Amino acid sequence: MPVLLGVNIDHVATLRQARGTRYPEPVQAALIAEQAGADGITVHLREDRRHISDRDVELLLQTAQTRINLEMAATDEMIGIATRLRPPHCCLVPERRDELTTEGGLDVIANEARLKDVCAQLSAEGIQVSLFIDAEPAQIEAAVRCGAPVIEIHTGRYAELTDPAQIRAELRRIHEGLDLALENGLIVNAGHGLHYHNTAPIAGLPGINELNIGHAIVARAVLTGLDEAVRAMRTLIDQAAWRG
Ligand SMILES: CC(=O)[C@@H](O)[C@H](O)COP(=O)(O)O
Ligand SMILES: NCC(=O)COP(=O)(O)O
Repeated sequence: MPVLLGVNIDHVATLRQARGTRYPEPVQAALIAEQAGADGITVHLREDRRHISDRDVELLLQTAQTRINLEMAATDEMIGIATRLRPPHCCLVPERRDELTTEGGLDVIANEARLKDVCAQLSAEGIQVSLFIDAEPAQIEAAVRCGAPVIEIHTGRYAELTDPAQIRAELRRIHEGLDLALENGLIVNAGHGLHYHNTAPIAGLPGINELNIGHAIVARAVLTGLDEAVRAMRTLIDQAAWRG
């Protein structure tokens, strides 16, 4: 089975928000990603709206050719937005306002009653719910009890490690978590911090359904697109320049 690729376009919006411009447009980025082979588009609507906005989510839902995976905290505000917009997929993630990026998986055990309720509410709207969790057996078992059909295994710790033995150990832990989740009938995605040098071992784990990757793809696009972007500006200036 091919592993699906969800392209996270948060950081296209980060670039836009850095200047308050109308570009780059996440909708355009989504269409390019889809044409290049993305199976889905992932966006994280953060409570502080630091990158993706409500307007982006609405437009993406109207324009995406594939499917939108909305990442969000399990807050009343976000649940209101999700039940109104009804994205096909919704991934519940932990969120701290002052974090640079997501720092770990949800503590499903500590928030089981609430998450069970949220899973039921979103599922009733026809949304496929996923819980973003670490590859911890107890968290996986709690996710099963919550009734979420999907989990996304947090690969952030794996991505941060530099020692080969520790990387192998973390990969083993993710593999064991994946197996446990599959035995329990879950669909298993993975993501966070994956890039061009660390994705292959995760993509090679048998049974992984989808990888969600964003920062590394957008970062690479900035560099691979730079040559064309400079040439276009060079041409524009040369054509406009006054020749006395
Ligand atoms: C939940 C997760 O792993 C990330 O996709 C998350 O969306 C990262 O948030 P930022 O894009 O704001 O770094
Ligand atoms: N859920 C992970 C995701 O969407 C992308 O994370 P990253 O590649 O931007 O770290």
